[in-house]
Amino acid sequence: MKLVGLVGWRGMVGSVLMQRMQDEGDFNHIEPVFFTTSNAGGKAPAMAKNETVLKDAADITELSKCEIIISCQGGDYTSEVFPKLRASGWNGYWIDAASTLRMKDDAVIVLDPVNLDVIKDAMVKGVKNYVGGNCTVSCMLMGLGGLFQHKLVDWMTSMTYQAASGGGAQHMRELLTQFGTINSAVKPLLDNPAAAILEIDRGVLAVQHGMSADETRQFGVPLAGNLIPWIDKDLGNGQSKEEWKAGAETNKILGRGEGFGTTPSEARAIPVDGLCVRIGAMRCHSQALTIKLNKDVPLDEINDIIASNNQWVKLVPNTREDSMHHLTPAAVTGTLTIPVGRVRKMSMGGEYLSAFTVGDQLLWGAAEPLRRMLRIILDK
Ligand SMILES: NC(=O)C1=CN([C@@H]2O[C@H](COP(=O)(O)OP(=O)(O)OC[C@H]3O[C@@H](n4cnc5c(N)ncnc54)[C@H](OP(=O)(O)O)[C@@H]3O)[C@@H](O)[C@H]2O)C=CC1
Ligand SMILES: N[C@@H](CC(=O)OP(=O)(O)O)C(=O)O
Repeated sequence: MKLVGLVGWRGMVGSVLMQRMQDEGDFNHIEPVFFTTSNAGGKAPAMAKNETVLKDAADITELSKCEIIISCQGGDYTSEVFPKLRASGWNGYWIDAASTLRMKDDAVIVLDPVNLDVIKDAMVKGVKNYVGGNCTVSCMLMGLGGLFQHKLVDWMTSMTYQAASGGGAQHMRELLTQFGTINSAVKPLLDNPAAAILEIDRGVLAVQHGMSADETRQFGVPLAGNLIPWIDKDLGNGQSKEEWKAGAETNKILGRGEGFGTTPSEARAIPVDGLCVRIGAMRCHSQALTIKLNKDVPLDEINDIIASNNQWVKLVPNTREDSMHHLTPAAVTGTLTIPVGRVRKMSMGGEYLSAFTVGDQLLWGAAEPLRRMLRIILDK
């Protein structure tokens, strides 16, 4: 059995990955070696077989013994350790959740239900670096992959509603703490049916405006009862880095654009751009999409193309009831289902399509493509 090094296994993304690997029996096919940045010599988790002691995640010699390494430890760890590991002559497979290597020429962004051909082609060419995509991009492509596969997309805009988990575990805790603080401040008024709603509203606003630096340490401003229309770095051109990733990563995943496409039509990158917004959901990213089709395809055909693309996408009928019950973060959290709904032609014309999709950003958005890549390597 192949020695597989696991780094970052106890973090939020890593824990979801460990759970999925257990659910799918992945540990039956590997000899796992657990690494740590904080507790070398400690006890490895229950899935360990022969290597029951945690190894130092900075130890290049120990890492080099693994044929495959999966890291969910984060970008700083990748930047620090990966170059040293490669410089040492290690030629194993590196599978990573962090964005650090995504756009490198010698790395493939993995989302095999959408780009198995790109992955297989890279493996034949000897590529050894496989990186999970940005959560919003991966969830969007799992839902709308059919339209891209049928080469129907001229351009797309994506307006996102991204959950707190995208920032990490501390961000989720901060959101819930803020909700609690706001609730306790106005609870006496809420409990009094005669209290005026505008007085309650004023109370909420006073709490939001009065939140200390400690209470907003992660997000910088209150997220509870609010939203933040900016995610990730400021690129200095009016675009956030999260918005830039939509176009850059979508095209790389699809094997399109300059440097990727092998035919003239594939060499053209499909413009994908939009506006990324943080909202007070826990771990599902949602997005409203406007898709410019390159021809006027009947809606029933479009619905079939979307629904039949993979086993996880679920077309939600464009009704109020279905949308309220099946097209929400609360309905999707903890599942691999990617619902796509609100699909309709827009008033601009038959080539303009509207859609809404939701995905668990810790599953398809982070952990799932990594464990599936591991299985692809093991099965080769
Ligand atoms: N959050 C997200 O939505 C996404 C994240 N990613 C990538 O994955 C990386 C990891 O993200 P995420 O899982 O959120 O990071 P976490 O902060 O949850 O975990 C990262 C590491 O922190 C250490 N750690 C310190 N204290 C604790 C604690 N109390 N509980 C658990 N771990 C702790 C662990 O390392 P050790 O055991 O060595 O001490 C752990 O592996 C990100 O940096 C990003 O690159 C990718 C896609 C989505
Ligand atoms: N940026 C995403 C989470 C994330 O980790 O993205 P990336 O893997 O592209 O850095 C969010 O905040 O919702």
